[in-house]
Amino acid sequence: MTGTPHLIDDCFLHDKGRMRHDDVVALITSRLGPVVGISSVRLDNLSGRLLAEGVEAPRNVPLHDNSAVDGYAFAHGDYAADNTMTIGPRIAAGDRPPAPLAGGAAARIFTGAVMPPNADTVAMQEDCTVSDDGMSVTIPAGLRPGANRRLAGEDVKAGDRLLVPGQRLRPQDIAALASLGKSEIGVFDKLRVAIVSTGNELVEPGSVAVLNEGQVFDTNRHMLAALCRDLPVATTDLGILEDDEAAISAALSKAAADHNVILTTGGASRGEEDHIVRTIDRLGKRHLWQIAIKPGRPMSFGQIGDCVFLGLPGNPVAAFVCFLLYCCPALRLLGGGTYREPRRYALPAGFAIKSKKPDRREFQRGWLETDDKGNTVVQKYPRDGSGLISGLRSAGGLIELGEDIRAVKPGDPVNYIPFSEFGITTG
Ligand SMILES: Nc1nc2c(c(=O)[nH]1)N[C@H]1C(S)=C(S)[C@@H](COP(=O)(O)OP(=O)(O)OC[C@H]3O[C@@H](n4cnc5c(N)ncnc54)[C@H](O)[C@@H]3O)O[C@H]1N2
Ligand code: MOO
Repeated sequence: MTGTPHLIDDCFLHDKGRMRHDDVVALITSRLGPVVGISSVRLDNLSGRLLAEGVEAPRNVPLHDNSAVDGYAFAHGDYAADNTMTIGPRIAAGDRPPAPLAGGAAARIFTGAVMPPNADTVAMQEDCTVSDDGMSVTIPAGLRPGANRRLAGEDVKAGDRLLVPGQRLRPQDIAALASLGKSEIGVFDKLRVAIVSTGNELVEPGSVAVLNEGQVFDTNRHMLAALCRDLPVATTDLGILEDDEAAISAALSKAAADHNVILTTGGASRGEEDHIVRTIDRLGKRHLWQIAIKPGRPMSFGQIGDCVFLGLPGNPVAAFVCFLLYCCPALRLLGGGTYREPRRYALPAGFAIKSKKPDRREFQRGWLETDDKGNTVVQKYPRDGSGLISGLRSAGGLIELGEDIRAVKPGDPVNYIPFSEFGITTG
């Protein structure tokens, strides 16, 4: 039973009156900073974590000049006319730094072994001929000075600034830390994020064999948890909440007490069954609601005490797109990370849009294709519905159509943002 229908308070609101995408990003990036502590974490648990301290190289890597190949090390100045040299000491990787070579001698050397101080060039063993008595080696002609030698400090010089606070540690950064001899380092603690879906129609996948009419399986909670897995956050699954203001209110205030962030989906717009925004207004503060974008217009931001509230729309595509555009930067900044605007690639459209509403920014689902002339073009998923997970699955990224665009012709440049810009790897 519903009461007399009411006109919503901004039913004539044009997208001009909604906050623009760039302003929302500016607000998030200018206001949010770390809300988590710092702990020292060992190398084997550092992947994907956000660095809390800068790292400078205490010494050169590699520490000494060393050989890049198995072969014979010699001083290029001694390169004999017949290219035959006496075989000197044998130096393997891990051996103590060798003594200088005698004039006209070549050391038998192995990959990674320290070069004798007066040797600067290494001939590969496959190119050399050793005499029958094993006393001398003929080196191929034409080796340039310094061939096959790796210089001390050629990877990293002592004092080089390698890593900066806020940086997300990738496998190659962990390699760099290990190469400096670091076994642990200070990183920001994981942000505690609670995820909840709201809606009477939602059913947990696996809990029933067949859906009743009007029911849908809860997709968003699982999609959001998977999106969070690529971020340095620890998630709590709060399950599905019914459209009941008291239940939503109780669950959100409890979650706010021991989480840094609450992520909800659904109930974000203005139907009388949409309780999320009203609940935030009552429990805390709502800072932003309604953005001039598609999909994702009813995205809301707020806080309950010290807990940040990010309210995503219920339509799965809108929830996914808003997560990338707004939750990713917010979670990263709150967790101690830095923000980088996703890179846009202006490429010709392989599609047409006859008419697009002005004053709002659209984020369509798309992918790159090669046209019959061999040019890379952006293709758009043909249907726009905000419930079509198929569009997200077909896509490799988002097509960004700015507020001023009113139509797109094939060949017009459009901005393409690959999903990898948000940390989602290709399938
Ligand atoms: N009068 C208005 N109606 C709507 C507006 C509006 O501004 N005024 N906005 C529309 C837009 S845009 C969107 S997006 C949706 C978002 O609304 P809600 O956040 O309130 O979402 P719901 O109404 O709860 O659900 C929308 C749609 O998505 C399905 N859904 C919800 N949660 C899940 C989930 N966890 N997994 C899978 N599917 C989910 C739900 O069943 C609905 O079909 O509102 C428009 N309406
Ligand atoms: O955000 Mo809604 O999905 O635009 O329809």
